[in-house]
Amino acid sequence: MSNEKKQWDPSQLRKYDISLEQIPRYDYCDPRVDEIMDENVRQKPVIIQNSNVVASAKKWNLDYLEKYMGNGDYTVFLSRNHKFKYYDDKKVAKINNGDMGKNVEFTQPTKKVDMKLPEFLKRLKEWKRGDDRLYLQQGLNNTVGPEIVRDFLNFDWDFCNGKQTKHNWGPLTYNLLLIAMEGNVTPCHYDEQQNLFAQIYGYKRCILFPPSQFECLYPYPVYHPHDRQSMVDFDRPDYSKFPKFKEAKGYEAVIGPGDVLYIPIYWWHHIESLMRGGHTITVNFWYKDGPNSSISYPLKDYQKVAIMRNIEKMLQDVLKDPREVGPLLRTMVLGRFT
Ligand SMILES: CC1(C)c2ccccc2-c2ccc(C[C@@H](CC(=O)O)C(=O)C(=O)O)cc21
Ligand SMILES: [Zn+2]
Repeated sequence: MSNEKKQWDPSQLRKYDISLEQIPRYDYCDPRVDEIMDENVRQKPVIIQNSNVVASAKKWNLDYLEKYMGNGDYTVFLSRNHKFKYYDDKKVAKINNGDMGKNVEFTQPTKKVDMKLPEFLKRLKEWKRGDDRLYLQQGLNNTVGPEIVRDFLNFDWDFCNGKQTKHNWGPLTYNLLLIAMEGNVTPCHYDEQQNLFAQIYGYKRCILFPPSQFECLYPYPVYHPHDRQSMVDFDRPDYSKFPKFKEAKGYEAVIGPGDVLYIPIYWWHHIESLMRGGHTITVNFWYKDGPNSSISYPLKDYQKVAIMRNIEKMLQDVLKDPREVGPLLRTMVLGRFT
């Protein structure tokens, strides 16, 4: 182990009652990276070290970003606590205009505001306990200044395109620039995209679970604005409502500048910016999944999650009232499919 100063301390990690195994780390040119990422064999998370994927963004500190990000409006989420729970605006709208019947209401856990970068940075610097926490999440698009565009174009696209081709991913859909306050948490959820998660500044602790642990993580119903999020509060798990959460077995890594974490499609991930670690800067690369060359049996766990999602959507469409979906599924299964 190199004797360089340890960049973080275990006391900066939040404490959870979850059994965790370390995610392997390899150099970008190590063949084991592609073996682990191989969709036909394992498709497991791996940390890719010393790649130059976002080397051109090494100089992205807050002063540089303030100087060159331009004066566009950026999407900032505000939260009363350390959790920033994803929610789907379109599903909130459907609930608010009564599509789900009148007995379903939803209170948004975070507020989404547009903010100029200087104001975001000012609030970050002046933040004190009791204030709303902030999380800037902005697609890297043409609203940013020419220097940032140049840095973006200088990402190591050969590396990313190489992974996209080798692992039969679909098109790149998004690059999100993420600037989080120390201690911010993105609670456990999965995305339907392959993700190269490139850490630029500061340290993030990532806890991942495979799609096979669907039963232990209790996702919200698909119609719910928190679709794809786990209902389990990791800070205070309710084991009476979510007994199988005790059996969850996760993978963990703390990533820092220059690390790229591969988050495979449908893999659950909980991401936190280390406490007392200052702000963090990340750029993620989301890719759609590739065309299934040919369906092979047995089906993969993530394909079964996709099937369950489709069944829920279909039942929701025909039953309308979400309260009828559970009873119908219970009637169909209990006592019949032992
Ligand atoms: C929490 C937040 C700001 C948010 C609020 C409302 C709607 C969407 C999102 C959203 C989407 C992605 C991330 C980045 C990352 C988690 C992380 O790095 O914190 C992650 O999950 C991924 O790269 O897949 C973070 C967010
Ligand atoms: Zn995610």
